[in-house]
Amino acid sequence: MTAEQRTTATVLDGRATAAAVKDDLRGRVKALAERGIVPGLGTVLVGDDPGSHAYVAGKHRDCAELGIASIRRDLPVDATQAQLDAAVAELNADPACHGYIVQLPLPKGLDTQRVLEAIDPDKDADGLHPVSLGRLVLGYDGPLPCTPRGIVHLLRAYGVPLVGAHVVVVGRGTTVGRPLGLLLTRRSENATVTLCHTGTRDLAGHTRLADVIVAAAGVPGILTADMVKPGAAVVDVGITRVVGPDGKGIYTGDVDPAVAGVAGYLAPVPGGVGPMTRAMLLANVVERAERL
Ligand SMILES: Nc1nc2c(c(=O)[nH]1)N[C@@H](CN(C=O)c1ccc(C(=O)N[C@@H](CCC(=O)O)C(=O)O)cc1)CN2
Repeated sequence: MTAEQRTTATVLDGRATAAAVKDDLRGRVKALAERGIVPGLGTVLVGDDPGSHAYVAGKHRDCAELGIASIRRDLPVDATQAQLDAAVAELNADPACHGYIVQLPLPKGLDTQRVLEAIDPDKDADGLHPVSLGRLVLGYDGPLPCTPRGIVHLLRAYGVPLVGAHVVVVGRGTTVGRPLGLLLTRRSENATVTLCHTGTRDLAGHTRLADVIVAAAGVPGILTADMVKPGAAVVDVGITRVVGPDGKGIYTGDVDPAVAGVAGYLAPVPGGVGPMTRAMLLANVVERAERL
């Protein structure tokens, strides 16, 4: 491609799209309040990781903005498994809590699988409980993992075709890559998915064939411009915290900035998938309150 043919990708604006989702939810929260129901979102946060603290604070700000009740359980970095189990049991029993999340990753020494399994599947706001993921595999209704749900919503909001499209997902993690593959191959989305990872042989050979690429490997810059078919839609899900030139922490994505010159659409970091993840968490909680 010559320099003249280069375009700048249309930005898939996660902030604007999340704001529209939140506007819709605000009305639904109001309708619930008229029936005497206040949806409640709980968070369990262990330790002092600055990123996790910022994400949890953002979730509680969102709740305040929409009229959702916030229930917050913060535990110290040296919390024991028994203390964490107790916080989870407490939220399972709390009728004011319609759904909650345990912020990941947990500090070393705590058992993530055990904690996720201890969450009442009916209160699984993250859609990461084995029962929720099993429902996704089987195509049953249930809470969907927030980031994959947000990605599909964002692509749809911009009219990016998914039916019959070839989507290459780079990253097989349980929060994003693996469930996204399941979501995109449901009959309603009907995409064809190739699930790659950092060990994939000839990764570029796969990505160059894709109509849509989702980069969720957690490796800054893993997707470069030469790996993208001109006009393809690219979704950056990487959130690696690095130290910026001014010594402050900044987030960097998996997509090299030069990709914007080749792709047709680009969901950037920040401002793409992150705000959608937050909005979908609120949607999962409001939907549970509505079902009740
Ligand atoms: N229990 C969970 N833990 C984690 C999840 C999750 O979905 N459930 N995902 C991530 C963290 N996360 C939500 O918890 C999250 C990450 C990033 C953002 C976000 O909005 N990012 C911004 C950039 C950061 C900023 O400017 O503040 C963006 O991309 O625009 C939201 C949520 C891991 N843990």
